[in-house]
Amino acid sequence: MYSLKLGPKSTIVVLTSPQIINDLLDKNSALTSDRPQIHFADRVTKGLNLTLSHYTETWKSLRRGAHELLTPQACRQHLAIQQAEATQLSYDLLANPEDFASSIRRYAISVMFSVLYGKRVPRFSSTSATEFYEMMEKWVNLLAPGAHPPVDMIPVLKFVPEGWARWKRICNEVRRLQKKLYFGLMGEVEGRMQADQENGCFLETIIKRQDEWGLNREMISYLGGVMIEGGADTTSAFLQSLLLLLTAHPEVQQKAKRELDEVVGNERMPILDDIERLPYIQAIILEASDNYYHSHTSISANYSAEFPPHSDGRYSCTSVYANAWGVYNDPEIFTEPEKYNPDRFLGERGPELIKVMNLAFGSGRRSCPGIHLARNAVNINTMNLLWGFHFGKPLDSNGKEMEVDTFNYAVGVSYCPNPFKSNIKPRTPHHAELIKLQLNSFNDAFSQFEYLLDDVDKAHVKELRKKLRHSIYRRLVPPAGSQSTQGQLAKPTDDEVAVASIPPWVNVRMAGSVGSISTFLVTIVSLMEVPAA
Ligand code: HEM
Repeated sequence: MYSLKLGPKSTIVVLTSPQIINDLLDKNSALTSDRPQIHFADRVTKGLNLTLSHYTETWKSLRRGAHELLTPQACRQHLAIQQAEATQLSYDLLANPEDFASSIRRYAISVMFSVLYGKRVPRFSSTSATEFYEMMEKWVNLLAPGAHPPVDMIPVLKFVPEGWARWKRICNEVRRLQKKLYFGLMGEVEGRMQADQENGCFLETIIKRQDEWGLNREMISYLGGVMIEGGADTTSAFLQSLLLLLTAHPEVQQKAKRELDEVVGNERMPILDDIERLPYIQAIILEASDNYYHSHTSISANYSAEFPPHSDGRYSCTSVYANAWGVYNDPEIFTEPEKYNPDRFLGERGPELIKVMNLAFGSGRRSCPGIHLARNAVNINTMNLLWGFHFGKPLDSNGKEMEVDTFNYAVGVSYCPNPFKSNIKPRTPHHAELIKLQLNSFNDAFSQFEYLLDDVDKAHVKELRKKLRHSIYRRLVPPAGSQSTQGQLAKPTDDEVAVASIPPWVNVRMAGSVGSISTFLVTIVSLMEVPAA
């Protein structure tokens, strides 16, 4: 723990010890949950951005709503769409392996839109996603350190007329874009509620319980918006980091696949509850969160605080930084911190290290309210990706494997690897087929979130499903004269089709006891719309 004095009025305290972070930011969070003044953020959001706003009564109301609706129990309600979208991601990796970064980003934003607004994003270029990313680019640039005059340090700059202050015009533009997007999405939810088309999304509940939490319309629309900001790029950056690490470490993949084969087997895709019995996969995830911080020079969280109190009862104004990067690079905590080594979490010191990893989601009252949703997403996808795919090193023009740089990250608000290549292949054709069968079984789960899609998205979804059914049909019923589908695949057994047809949140044992003939028939019926091959 050390401090920097910036002139007579301002002190920065940097914490690089898990114990001290816990003492000051968790146990004393009533004193350390404020945020420093960010003039641009206040100008754009009028104090309604949960992440950036001060520790006010408004912040508390917003936080209460977010917190209550994202408990582990509440998040289970969103599991069906999370699983469905995760299967869609696996399918997208089968169909367009080179485009994995866009597929992951689409996945992450679609889950956020579905959970928050009850409307999915079936294409990376869907209008809602495009509008969101356009707004985010301007928003992030506005907040980037050094991009605009330091109004917080020289408050008199606030009085510069708009014609001379470009940043004021940018603030107005970002505010306009945020209001258009966030109010627009909220209006859609209200419209759907009036049309009796509720699907249990976050905003429906917030709207119904707004009086209880003291929220007005503007607060609700911003709450939804801030949750997408907080959840979309973080989840996507984590998954891209994971893929980068897996590509660099085939030995880790091999060990993970052995564990998955023992616990899950090859006749169904993983379900969320499997994670409890997969300690090595859990360790891979923890170690990927750890590496997530290795790659950055910045410190992760920032708390403006009236802390510590002077002995005479006055408070000094202090910014407190929880230096997660420093913690994760401390060789006394993490031996050889630069190495990607999931086994460190399985040794004697594992439980102690696992506790430290909670820092990846922030500290105290400012910690991530989306942690349970995020963990579900990360768990499901890590299992799926390792179960279904091999991530090989990219090949050069001579077919020789090239190394990937696991420390090559973009510097920005969201810590994401710079574009990299991975040679993505399904583990076997059988795994690929099970992914398709499972995706086909999710049509109902998806359709609840497709009510408000525009015509282009609807057409895309229809085409994709047709292609999928066609591909499954060709496997079940090989073209006349061919040895089997593509000459390689054996006809699936009833059990294979049955298990794969059952939505994966259904307990596996239940799946086994459901009559395989009836589920096989369900699959066949769902394929009946397939046009003649
Ligand atoms: C792997 C995924 C995620 C990671 C690594 C992550 C990480 C974090 C961290 C470190 C913070 C604290 C930031 C700070 O102190 O400045 C935070 C805050 C936040 N996160 Fe997450 N997050 C993830 C997913 C999500 C999801 C899915 C949601 C929404 C459902 C979400 C919503 C938020 C919000 C609104 C805040 C601000 C909280 C406040 O200041 O009161 N995050 N997140």
